[in-house]
Parts: sequence; structure tokens; C-alpha cells
Amino acid sequence: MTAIIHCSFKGLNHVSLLLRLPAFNRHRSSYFSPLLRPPFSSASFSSSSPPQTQSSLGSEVGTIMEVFKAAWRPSVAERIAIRADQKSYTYTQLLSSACNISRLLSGTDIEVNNKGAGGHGNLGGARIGIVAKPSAEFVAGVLGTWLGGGVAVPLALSHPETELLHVMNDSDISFVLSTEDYSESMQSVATRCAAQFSLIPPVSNTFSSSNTTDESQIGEIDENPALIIYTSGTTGKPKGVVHTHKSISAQVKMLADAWEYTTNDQFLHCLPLHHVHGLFNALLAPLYAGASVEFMPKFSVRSIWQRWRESYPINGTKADDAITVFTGIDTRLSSNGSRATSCICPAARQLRLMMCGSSALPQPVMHEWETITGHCLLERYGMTEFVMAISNPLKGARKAGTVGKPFPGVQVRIAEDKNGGGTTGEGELCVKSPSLFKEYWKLPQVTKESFTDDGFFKTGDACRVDEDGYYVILGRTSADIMKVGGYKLSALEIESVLLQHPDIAECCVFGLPDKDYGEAVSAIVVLDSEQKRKLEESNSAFSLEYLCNWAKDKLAPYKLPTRLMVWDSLPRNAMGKVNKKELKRQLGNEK
Ligand SMILES: Nc1ncnc2c1ncn2[C@@H]1O[C@H](COP(=O)(O)OP(=O)(O)OP(=O)(O)O)[C@@H](O)[C@H]1O
Repeated sequence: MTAIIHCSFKGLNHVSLLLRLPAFNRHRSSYFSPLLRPPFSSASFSSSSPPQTQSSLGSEVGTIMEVFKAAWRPSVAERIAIRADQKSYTYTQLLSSACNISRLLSGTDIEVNNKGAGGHGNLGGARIGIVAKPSAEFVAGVLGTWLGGGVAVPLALSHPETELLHVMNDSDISFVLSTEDYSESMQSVATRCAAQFSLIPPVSNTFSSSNTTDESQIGEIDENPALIIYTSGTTGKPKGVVHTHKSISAQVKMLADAWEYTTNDQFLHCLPLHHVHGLFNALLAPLYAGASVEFMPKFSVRSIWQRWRESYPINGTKADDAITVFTGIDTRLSSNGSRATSCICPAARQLRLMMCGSSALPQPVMHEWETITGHCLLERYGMTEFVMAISNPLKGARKAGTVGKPFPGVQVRIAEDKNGGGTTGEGELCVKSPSLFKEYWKLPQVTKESFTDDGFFKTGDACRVDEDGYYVILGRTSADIMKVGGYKLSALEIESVLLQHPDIAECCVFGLPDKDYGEAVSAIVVLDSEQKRKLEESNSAFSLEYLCNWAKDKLAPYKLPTRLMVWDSLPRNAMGKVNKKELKRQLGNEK
């Protein structure tokens, strides 16, 4: 049996991929993912022949199609979608490969472990684990999973086997897709989870359109799950956050609109793909906009700066494949990175947009970055559960220490603490957005408890609004908000000040139990390597007294740290975040 699969990325010119799919639609209707839904009229397609109009799908077009209508641009099909390992892949090649993967999955007798996800397509909502290095194959794996009716579960490359097993067992993964480099370990993990395993076929450089006799049906799949992302576990055991095709569509459109992603953009991508920042901001939204994404295999300060320099070799010139957008500035890039490479600032200056988020951007880092690169970083706020909700503007004032204002279509509310009198303007941030997740996987009670009665998601982050209506994130109530002698303090605010000290390269502030004050402001600092060497040479130590003497003009007395630890590094996860809850637990127990 054969089927026509109508595929469309935003801007991919009326494409139907024609494939022979054994038994594809014998029992079930086929479907389209949000990034692969057909345009208003779809057309037969081959790489060599022009599209022909076909309008049989119009009546089934839903909200997703509105997204594509608004986002429509012609002639993206042969543009570069992905660059990786010195190879380029067009949108057509990527989609062709996704269709192959869908066929591969559909042709396999997948036993859907615990259907729970809500079934559609051949895979009926089966969870497909994807463990692949950042590559065209990873993208094709996700799209192919959606095309076949599965739920993609991107798995962390950095996770030790026990954590991988937890996530795979928890999400009842039926099938693991992997690239060669992880083949051996993943095969054994898959076996232990009773899941099938396959290597993702390499995305080919040629497109073949073959054999078409039958047209598949399109079901309305918007509310069906598409993706499960596991939280990083900084506030407890990792939970599976279920996103639907509809929430993904809403989000990619929101981001592409707000930050004006276009077909002219080229993204340098060096973030993990099992986390929303790397997956949505730097991959799915750019692809939705018809942009190119270049994967850098590993986060490397030197290589990132080098790539910018190649993009703009001499001030005023621009390479064809010049990077235009970068998201993911963190302290590694701004401190040792920029100092070591400040001579190449003119190149960095010419990028269209530089963004950061996922954790607080300390003001000293923002200012230093602006001095060196000329970029006022765009900081935004997001969370696995709703992806991105609040952002500083693309055009207009970006305010240091704030995350800007809610995106159009996003509602936010601050739930003030009634016990605190409810007059401070500070409280828990609650979010309602079309990009909100559907549920925590297999945790109905936790899901219920994390929403207000009128459908706002309770973020667990403390927040206030400044005089210009910009939102200021004060931190996680569970880890960043300290209660010291009756005062409620934000660890993020104190960190931002401590980072201004010339000797401090990194720091982390949190409360440890204190019998007199409830909690004690405790700081771990990592010293700048040069300063550390000087201190060692002069046989002196970086003391609490010295730090507080310096900080007393900048912080109120009750905000000054009363405990100090000088460490060689901070324990960070793949996203560069410190798990404060775990640190508090360990250090609290040591006392
Ligand atoms: N711009 C920002 N400023 C301050 N904090 C931020 C910012 N962006 C994100 N965050 C923090 O990151 C959190 C969301 O991150 P994510 O969804 O990855 O969860 P996590 O904290 O890493 O893991 P877990 O949900 O398991 O605790 C937010 O709730 C907020 O505390």
C-alpha cells in the first residue's frame, strides 16, 4: 500500500512527500504534526518537478493551519535547514528523512507500552525515546516520530544510565532511536526497558519521490501529545512534562513573531536538546521560520567566538553562512570567554540578536557583555511547563535584572502571600498561555495541584513587577527565597551583587538552617583564577570579613552573607544550572 504524505514546514512550498508506506493506513488514519501539517492547498512534489495544486485537505484544516497561513513564505524547500559536521541539509532532505523514519517506525510492530498518551496515527501515541547527538538525524527523528503518530521523548546525552533508565521506564518508552555514537550503550538500555531499538538512518543528501497511489487521511490531532520533556529535577524528582501539537505550534509561532525570526536567520546551536531552551528557542522556532540552524557538537567558548569571527571576517563584511542569532549566553562565555577573546568583538557586534535565559542573568554579566560586544542581551523567562512566557523586547528598552513583559496571548498573575499581608506586590508567578503543557506524565494529582481553579499554572517562582511594568524574577520559592530573621530575601539579588566583586568569577547563594534566624545567608564563591593565584602567592585567604567589608555599601546588613565557602567550581547540570535544593540538603546535613 502506498500513501501520499503531505508535509509542510512553514515556508516549504506546498509539499507533499510521496512515499510507499506498507500498511500505512490500513487500520488507522495518518496525521500531521504541527510542523508537518499541510498548507491550505497541498501539492504533489518532487525535488525536480514543480508543485501541483491539490485542495482535498482544506476542510480538515484547523488552528494549526492558521499558524501556517500567517507564517507562509514561498521557496524554503531547497534552503538549508540544518548544518552539522560540516554538512548541510535542506528542508526537503530533512522532511524526506522524517518520512522515512515514520515509515520505519510504522513498519515495526511496536507494542505500545501503556497507551496513556492518547492515540493517533500508526504509533498510537507510543513514546519514542531519541538519543542522538545534535544533528540532522535528531531533527528527522523527532519529525518522523510525529509523522508516525508517536510522542517524542528527547533523552539527555549526559545522563548516567540510572537516570536514563528512570526516564525511559517512567515514560514507558516503546522504541529508542539513536545515532551511531550512542548505539552500544543505548541498545543495552533499550533492552533493559523492553524497548525496541534502531539507529536513525543518516539524513541523505538526495531526495527521492516515489510511488504514489493512495492519499492518507488527516485526523484532528491538535490536542494529542507530541513531546515529553523531563524537568531537570532542581525542585524534586524529574517529572515528564507533556506538550501537545497545539501547545508546540502556539509556542513556535509566539517566539518567531516576538523575536522576528526569518528565513535570513542562521542560528548557532550549542545547547542540550532535551531542554526547552535548546529545543524550542534555538531549533523548532527557527525551523518554523524557515531559518538555518548550525549545530556545534559541544559547548566550546573558543569555538563559539571563532565561529562569530568567521561570520564577519573583516568589520563590515559578512560570510554567506554568517551566524545572525545566538541564544545561550552564560557566565562561561562572558567571563573567561570574552576576556580571552575581546579582540574579536567587532564580529560579535554584528549578530542580529543575542539572547539568554533559563536562569537569572546577573547584572554585572549583562553590563560586561554589552561593553565587550555592544549587545544589550535580551533576557527572557521560561520553564519546561510553558516553554517561554515573558521576554524583554526585541525593539525597545531591555532592562537589566528584569525578564521584560508577557508575550502577546500570555496572561500572568502574581499570587501574593496572604500570610505576608499581601501588600508587598511580591508573590508566586502564575501563567496561563496557549503554550501551556497538558499534564505531568502519569501524575494526575501533581498536575491538578499545580494549577489554580481558573487554569493558571503555579510556577513556584517568586516575582514582582517594577515601575515600568517589567517582571523581576526573585527566584524559586523553594530554593532562592530565604527567610532570614523575618526578612524574605532573594538569593538572585545577592548573587548579582557578589558577582561585581573583581575576585569572584561565579557564586551561588542560598539559605542554610540557622537556630537564631531561621536561615543564614550562605554563599559559595569560585574565585577568578588570576586572583586566586595572587591570593595564594601572598598567602592570604578570601575571607567572609573581607567580602562583607566590600559588600556593606551595596547590600543591606541583613542581606550580607554570614557563611562563606570558597570552592574550585560549582556543581552544574547540563543546562549550567546549580541544583540548590540538593546543595542545601547536603550542606544542611553536614552541619
Ligand atoms: N530569566 C530567568 N531569570 C531567572 N530565573 C529563570 C529565568 N529563566 C528561567 N528561570 C528559572 O528556571 C526555571 C525553569 O527551568 P526548568 O523548567 O528547566 O526547570 P529546572 O529548575 O531546571 O528544573 P525543575 O523544574 O526540575 O526544578 C524557572 O522556574 C525559573 O526559576
